[in-house]
Amino acid sequence: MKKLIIATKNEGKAREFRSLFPEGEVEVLSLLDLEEPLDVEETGNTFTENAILKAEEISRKYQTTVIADDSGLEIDYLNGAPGVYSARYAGAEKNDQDNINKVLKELSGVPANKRTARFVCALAVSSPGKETKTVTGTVDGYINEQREGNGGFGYDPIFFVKDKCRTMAELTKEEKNAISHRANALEKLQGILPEYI
Ligand SMILES: O=c1[nH]c(=O)c2ncn([C@@H]3O[C@H](COP(=O)(O)OP(=O)(O)OP(=O)(O)O)[C@@H](O)[C@H]3O)c2[nH]1
Ligand SMILES: [Mg+2]
Repeated sequence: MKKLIIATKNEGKAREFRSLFPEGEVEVLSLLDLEEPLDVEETGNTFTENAILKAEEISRKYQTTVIADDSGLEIDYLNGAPGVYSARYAGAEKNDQDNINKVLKELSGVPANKRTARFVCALAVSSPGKETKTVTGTVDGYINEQREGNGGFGYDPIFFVKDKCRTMAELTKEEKNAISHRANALEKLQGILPEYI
């Protein structure tokens, strides 16, 4: 079976990637399945730059095809923050609940029509001896006034999906996979992936 490493230590992302690939066709591993994986510093200014950094460094180390995902939440009222700092918005320990609390506090009292936001996912695919390629996917929504739902990960409980009239955390796994920024980006990558695996 073909093997693919997803260059992530985020369990939520790893779970979603496993469910986005048809079972039995590609073996999907994440850095959580490997011993002592590299910690790649995210020094880029954009999701795409960070995805390239992670994909190329991990691909070089394991000499195999790697997809990296750099993603996050852009809130218009906060001029695009937390953006590339989404995972570490409330501190280096990357706590989802602290991140949500920080966003809710910053948007406290802000009316519904000014709470527009989007999730962005940049994917980079890298393979030894091949040129790295990137794609981006997005999904539009609003920042909810409070948490709703238990699904997904990260900011999902406060991300109200415009087209579904529910938060991302209230959607089933299948519903999220049909509309998410990650699924949208992966769909764009499907056309070029066979050149890499
Ligand atoms: O509610 C959410 N639903 C999503 O579908 C989603 N996708 C990304 N995010 C947020 O953006 C950060 C990415 O930062 P990030 O790309 O640097 O990943 P990370 O540091 O968690 O892991 P790694 O892949 O770098 O190892 C994550 O931690 C989350 O806070 C999401 N939140
Ligand atoms: Mg990260």
